[in-house]
Parts: sequence; structure tokens; C-alpha cells
Amino acid sequence: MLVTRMERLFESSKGRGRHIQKLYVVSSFVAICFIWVYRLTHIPSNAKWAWLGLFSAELWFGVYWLFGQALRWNLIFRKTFTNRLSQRYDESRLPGVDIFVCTAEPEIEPPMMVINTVLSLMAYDYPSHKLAVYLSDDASSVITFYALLEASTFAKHWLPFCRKFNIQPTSPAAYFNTLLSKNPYHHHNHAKHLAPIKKLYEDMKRRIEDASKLGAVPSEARSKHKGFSQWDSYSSRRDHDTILQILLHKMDPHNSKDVDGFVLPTLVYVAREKRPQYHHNYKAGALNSLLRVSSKISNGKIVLTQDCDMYSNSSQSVRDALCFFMDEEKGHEIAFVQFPQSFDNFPNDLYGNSLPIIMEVELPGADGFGGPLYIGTCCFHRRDALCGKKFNGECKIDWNEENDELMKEANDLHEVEEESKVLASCSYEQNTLWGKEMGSRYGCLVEDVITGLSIQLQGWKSVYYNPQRKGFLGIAPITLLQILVQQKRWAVGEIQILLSKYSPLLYGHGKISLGLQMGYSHYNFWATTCLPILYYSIIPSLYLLKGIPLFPKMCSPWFIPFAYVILGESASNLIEVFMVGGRIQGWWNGLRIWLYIGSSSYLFALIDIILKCFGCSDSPFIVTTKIIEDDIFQRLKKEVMEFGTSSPFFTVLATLALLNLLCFFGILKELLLSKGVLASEKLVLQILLCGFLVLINFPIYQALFLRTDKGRLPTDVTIKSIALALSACILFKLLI
Ligand SMILES: O=c1ccn([C@@H]2O[C@H](COP(=O)(O)OP(=O)(O)O[C@H]3O[C@H](CO)[C@@H](O)[C@H](O)[C@H]3O)[C@@H](O)[C@H]2O)c(=O)[nH]1
Ligand SMILES: [Mn+2]
Repeated sequence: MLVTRMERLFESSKGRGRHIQKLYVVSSFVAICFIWVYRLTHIPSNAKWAWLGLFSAELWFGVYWLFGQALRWNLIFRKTFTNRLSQRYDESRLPGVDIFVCTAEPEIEPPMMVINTVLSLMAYDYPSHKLAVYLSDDASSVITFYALLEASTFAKHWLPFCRKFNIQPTSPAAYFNTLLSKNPYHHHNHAKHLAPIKKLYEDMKRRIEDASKLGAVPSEARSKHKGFSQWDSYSSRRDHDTILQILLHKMDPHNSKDVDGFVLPTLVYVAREKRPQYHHNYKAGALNSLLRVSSKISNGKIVLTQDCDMYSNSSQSVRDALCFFMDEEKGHEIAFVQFPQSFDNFPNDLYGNSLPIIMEVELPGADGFGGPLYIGTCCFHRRDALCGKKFNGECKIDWNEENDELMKEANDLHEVEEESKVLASCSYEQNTLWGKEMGSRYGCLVEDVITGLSIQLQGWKSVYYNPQRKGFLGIAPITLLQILVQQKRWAVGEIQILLSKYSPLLYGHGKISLGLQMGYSHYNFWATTCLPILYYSIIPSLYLLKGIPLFPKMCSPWFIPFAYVILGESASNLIEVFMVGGRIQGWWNGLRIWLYIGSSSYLFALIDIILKCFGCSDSPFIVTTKIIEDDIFQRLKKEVMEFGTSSPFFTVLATLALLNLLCFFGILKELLLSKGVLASEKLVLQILLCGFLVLINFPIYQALFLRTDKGRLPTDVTIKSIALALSACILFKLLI
């Protein structure tokens, strides 16, 4: 009998230029070994300890660099065939998809933004009776509830509009924005439909924003929906019952269809119970409540987790994700499909390129080893894997299984609400495996990465899918301080993974591939890189003041490995930046932000972790603000860095910048006093390093001394950093 192989639902291809890349890695590693050898064989008597310190820094840089290369070894790119999916599975055979959106602070995550995200997700090109959207509101804000209620009404117009005109993106705000930049004739066809829907949107927006400003919902609206009564017994954000409301449901006879008579996706508002005596475990806790609540209401086999600031930019993403899960050959191994986190609120690359490199290079690299990381949002999960099921090789599931027995009759809806509330209560998780072996894992500030890792350790694979049209777009922090704070949170979380029972380096062997172990370690060790970075930015510059060389002379053969590594790394970073569509300026900015994160965020992360070991610190999850003040945005547009407040982060950065400036002036003076020519030959790399640090810190000198706008560094930071840098130089000159 002739067996024809079924056509695959997705295709994988390898990255270009991988042979050159491998050659580069090997040759660079040889050069790094030479550097180590040089350090060990040339220890000078006048700077023994400084020298050994440099050796340690270079040793650690080298090992750390190697971890990073694992993520560049074998890039994989995926392509899906949604047409084959539709041919093979008719609507009735597609699985239910539950979408979780998390929000936590309406002051910095405006309800309008949240409902735009929700609306964009409700409008997926997917059978609506199989879609359910859940909003978790950790602020239990009545305004957010009111906004969602408004959105549920607006959806009745918006979803048919999207369907009729094939609207992309399906977030109303983002869509209306794209119209501004496009040729109006292009939309002539639906111009007459556009005006009324835009008006509906603007009216809704006004009502919600008025309520936000007022801090209260108009009493007329309040009296119209029973859901509001749940706030009657409400005492505070940290102390209240579960608030849960099914706003749209296909079983609801009065309120389930859009204006064209089609069923709408299910829409549910959840504010889990909070009590002061129970830790709520931040976003991980929210997701687990949603996992349980949704299992009662819709129980979709696929779960999409989404941050409230990430709207859907492509209505095809659900079908794309299903091409992986439902692929006959490989689908049964895949636990989650991660899409990139992309942003559309950046007018330029002033704050560097670190995320694009992760999204365009490192995650495809992790995919090459079968395990892109779960990054919290834009990720489709197989529900049972997320809920802790182990992979057993024969997980071929029947996607088609109907869940309708969950809800037989409409008058059950209220009952279902009441039963679901119990699942979102504080005490429900006590003495269960939730947060330990089930659901999102607790106790780690990157709950996403540790959760993805634990799923992979259970034997599952994951996939990274980066389509041409971005699946999701969102908001990234756009002031320096926000970035540094976010990076500190991530670095603390990553080191928590290293120290946890999931540590890829310690316990990953045999469960995940070596490449993936190294890749995870690259992130896990983030915080520790502050030590070599700080050492390199301080010690060689200070030794300039004494004229003591710490690097080989230019004419020495040992100069070659240093030059090779420096030039090679710069070139390879530059190529990566160009590959992700950046410019040379972006590369330079990226280098700066890497340095700033390394010397401040990672330093404070490390201190936090050490304090934690002594039980003195508990780093909370600091939510990133999603709003930006206009004057800050104007400065960003002009590529002017934002400081504006005093913060220990800035004091560290300014001190380092000033220290290097002082050392640089010091050596300049020496050189000008003529005996320099001879000295400069011995000190060439050291002078270059110090000069580089001065050059890259230019925005800090400006912010300290030249700027007058509100984004400059405040005077107390200036005074503190001058005092610190000066005393460091003087003490060094006197004592060492
Ligand atoms: O107690 C909390 C705290 C946060 N959130 C939500 O978590 C999401 C992420 O928070 P955000 O402040 O935007 O953090 P980011 O650093 O931007 O988030 C990245 O990093 C997090 C881990 O640190 C991941 O959870 C996110 O998915 C990922 O986008 C937001 O939707 C928040 O509303 C909650 O629901 N409850
Ligand atoms: Mn975010």
C-alpha cells in the first residue's frame, strides 16, 4: 500500500552564514585562551593584585561569552501554512482558545490601553464561540471593570467592522492611528462605516477617561449592571473578596451576539481575592487564578498569556500557533509557541538594541536547541503542559473534544460565576501544587522564564515563531530609569532561577540539551557580569594615573589576541544590529545601555540577592509604567537621554563617568608634559579603554554640566558623584 506523507503544517529553516559564525566563535575562543595565558604568564610585581583581578574578569567574561555563543550557534526560523490547517480541520474541529490578559495598576496601565488590548484579541480571525478572553485585574479597579463593560458593548460593533473590512491591527486605537499616516483614498470604500465606529470609540473613550479622572463610575452606569454591586463590600486593593463577572457568554440569551447576529467571544472580568495575610505572588498568582477560573467557564485547550499593553497586531496569530500544536508529526511534543515581544512606542533607538537582539537572534538560537524561553506574553500554551502535565511521548490529543457540557443552560451562568469565585480565592492554593508543580511558578521575579524552563524540564519542547507581520505590539519602558529598574528585576529573577531547583546549569543535564543549558545560563548569570564590567571600568583607568600598564604593548605579539577579540566582537555586534534593521548609531547606543545596565542594574540586583540570602531584602515586582509625559517624549524624540530624578542608579553611573573623565585628563596632562610619547606606547590599550568610556559617557557629562531642561541630572547626584569620583582618584594616588 502506498502511504503518502501528510504535508506539514509548519516548516523550519536554518539561519544563513552559520558556518562563518562558527568559525568566528572558534577563532575568538582561541584568542580568549591566549589572553588567559598571557595573564597567567606575565604577572608584574608592581600590580600583582590588579593583574589577577583583570585575569578573573577576563576569565568570567570569556566563559560568559561562550554561554552567549550557544544562542548564536544554530538559529532556526519557522514558517506556518495556515491554509493547510483550514483545509484539514473545519471549524468544528478546532480547539478552544482561552486568552489571559493581566493588569495590575490603573494609574500606570490606563484602562483605555487595557481594553484596546482586549478588543484586539477578541477580534482574532477564529470561530468566536471557541474564543474566551479573561482580564485579570490585580488592582480590582472599578474603573477598569467599567471600561471592560464599555468594551463589551463596543465589541458588538467593532468585531463586525473588523470582519467586514479585514481590519489590521484590530486594536481600535492602533488602527485609527495607522489611518493618520495612510493615504485616505485607500479607505474610501469603508469611509462611510468608519466615521460612525470612530465616533462610538471616541464617545466610549471620553466616558472612560472622565471616569478615570473622577475616580468613580457615573451612577447611571452603575445602576445598569449588577456587576458593580460586587464593590459594595470592598475595602481595599489588598483586602477584598473575589470579584468575577462574565460579561459576554454564548449561553446568555440577552447579551451574546454582535450587531450582525454573530456570537461574540466569551469575556470575563476577574479580580482574585486578596488578603493581607496571603502573598499574592504577583503575575504568576494572577495567571494561576485565571487558569482555574477558565477551566470552569471555557476550558480551552490552548491558552494565550498576554500583558495588558501588548495588543494583537495580526488576526492570524491563533491559526499560526495552531499550525505548530496540530502538526501531525511534531505537534504532540510542543508545549508552547512563543511569539516575539515587539514594541511600537519607540521613536528611535536611543536606549539601544538589547531586546531586538534577543528577539531576532537569541530566541531563534534557543529554538535551534528545541527550547525558546517563555517570556510572559505573546505566548500560546498547551493548557495541560502549563498545568504541570509531564510529556510522555504519546500526548496526541483529540483537539475536537467538546466542552459544552461545562455549561448546559443559560441560567447556570450565575452559578458558574459563584463556583468560579471559589477557585480565585486566597486559600484555594493552600496545600496544593499550584505555583510549585502546576501553573506559573512562584517565588521568582521572572515567573515566565522559570515556568517555561520547568515545562521543558518535564520533557516538552517549545517553538519560536517570528512572522513577517508582527503578531503583537506593545509598550516598552522609555526612560533610562524605568529601563534600569526593569532590568534589575529581570536580573534578580534570573539569578533566582540559577539558585532554584530548576537551575539549568546544575540540574538541566540530561533533561534539556547542553546548548540550552548554556543559553539559559547566559541569562541566569546576567547579574554577575557587573563585577567584571565594574572592574574593567575602574581599575585600568585608575592605573593610568600611576602610569602602570595592565595590557600588552602594541608591538608585543600578545597585543594580537586582545585586538582580535575587541575588533571581532565589535564587528559581530555591529552585524547583528544591521541584521535586525538597526543603524550604526543604534549599535553605539546599545553598547552604552549594555554598559549602564551592567554597571548599575546588575550591581543592585547582585546586592539584592546577597541581602536576600541574609534575609534582609525582598524585591517586589515593580510594575513598569505605560504612560509617558509629553515633555519626556519630546526629549526622547530629540534623542536626549532622560534622567530627571535622583536615584542610586544614576549616582553609580555618574561616578563611573566622572572617574574616567578625571583619569583621562590625568593621562592627557602626563602626555602633554612630553615624557608621554614613551609612556603612551605601553599604555595604548588602557588609554583607548579610558577614552572609549569617556566618549560613550558623553550624555552623562551633558546631563551633569551642560543641560538645563527637566531631564538633566539633579544637583545632588552631581555633588555626590563628583565627591565620590574625586575621592576615589585621590585615595588611589595616595594609597596604592
Ligand atoms: O502583581 C502583578 C504585577 C504585574 N502584573 C502584570 O504583569 C505584566 C507585566 O508587567 P510589566 O510591569 O509590564 O513588566 P515587564 O518587565 O514589562 O514584563 C516582562 O517581564 C515580566 C517578568 O518580569 C513578564 O511577566 C512579562 O510578561 C514581560 O513582558 C503586566 O501586564 C502587569 O499588569 C500583574 O498582573 N500582577
Ligand atoms: Mn511590560
